[in-house]
Amino acid sequence: MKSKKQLKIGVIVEGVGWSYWAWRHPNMPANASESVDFYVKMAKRAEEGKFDMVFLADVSHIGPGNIPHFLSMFEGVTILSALSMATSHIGLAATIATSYADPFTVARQMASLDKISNGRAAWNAVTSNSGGLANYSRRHLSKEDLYPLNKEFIEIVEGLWDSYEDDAFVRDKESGIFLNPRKMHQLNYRGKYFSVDGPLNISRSPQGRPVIFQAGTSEAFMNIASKHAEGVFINGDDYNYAKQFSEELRRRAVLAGRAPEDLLIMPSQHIIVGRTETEANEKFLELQSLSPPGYRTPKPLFFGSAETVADRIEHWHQTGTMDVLLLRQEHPSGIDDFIDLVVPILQEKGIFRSEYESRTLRGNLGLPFLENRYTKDKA
Ligand SMILES: Cc1cc2nc3c(=O)[nH]c(=O)nc-3n(C[C@H](O)[C@H](O)[C@H](O)COP(=O)(O)O)c2cc1C
Repeated sequence: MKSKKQLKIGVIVEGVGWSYWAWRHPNMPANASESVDFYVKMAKRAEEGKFDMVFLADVSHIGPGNIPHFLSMFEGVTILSALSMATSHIGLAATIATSYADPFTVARQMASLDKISNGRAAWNAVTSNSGGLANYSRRHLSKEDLYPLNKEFIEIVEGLWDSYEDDAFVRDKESGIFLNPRKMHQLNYRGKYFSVDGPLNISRSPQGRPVIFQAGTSEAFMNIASKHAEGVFINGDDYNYAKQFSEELRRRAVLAGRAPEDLLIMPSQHIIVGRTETEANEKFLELQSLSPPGYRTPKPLFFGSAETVADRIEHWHQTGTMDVLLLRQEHPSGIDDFIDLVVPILQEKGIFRSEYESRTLRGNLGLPFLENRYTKDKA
């Protein structure tokens, strides 16, 4: 499917970087993964670049073999709450695994972040790896439980976000009426894994409710994501895989009664770009020099001069394989390079904005405002 929307861009902020060795670069603060100043700087820079969102990946279980970023990092909602006060337009997406959290708490945290940021929050509802079962007192569950549990979890969170109709709160001092109780709804969800009465004790945000993203690859994943996800984070290493996977997801979304353009395909890319191919190559070699001999990584798929990289982005976007480009940073100047060199070309091509269209994440991503389920059919 050819994309009808403009390209959207998110940046996966990963402190010291998505690699084992980038932290050794002289310009990379070695504590970036747990530096609020670093995160604020990145979010503000991304907002200057008119990016749609800061996206935070997460991990549920670590050991000494993980990349340095995962060894000592912020919890997502906490750092995004801080970023919401330092920014005004950029979206804020947190990964919280459904396998280990509690749906009432997640609904509450994400709705709070959504209101604190005036409608800029998104939740990436992954299952995460099964290693986390050992950290969260869930040893009684198996890997096979994770997607059925994911489905229940998301249904509950969506339901709780509709606890109040948009005009439920009267807050009229004269009459003394604070709430119209007929516009408050209990969920009464009874599932195999969770039992939640509701209602949630927070009203809806300017974007109705947070945007839902998901990430995974399996059949079970696709069945859930095609119904619930508004964006799917995919591995962008292989164009043919990305194309086929996104077509299949959209096919299933249509079968589920959704408009195909309401499910955004979001491949992540580590991009190395220079004014010229030679300059990009110098940056690549600089990164290579940080790893011990024998640890050689291939050049990224999106590599070279700004024109080359912009052309490749345009191709992925035009063929419906990249609705949202999720940038991964590794070189300390990676995001600056992208904003300074590639964004102006994308703007010239007419595929990326020069100004934000909206103050909400939903508005900027071109996603519909979701009516509250209790008022939807009344309209
Ligand atoms: C592109 C992509 C991104 C992912 N990001 C995360 C993440 O940030 N945190 C996490 O715990 N798991 C992440 N996962 C792992 C998934 O949650 C899931 O555990 C894994 O993909 C296995 O499910 P599957 O068989 O459906 O692929 C990611 C998976 C994919 C494919």
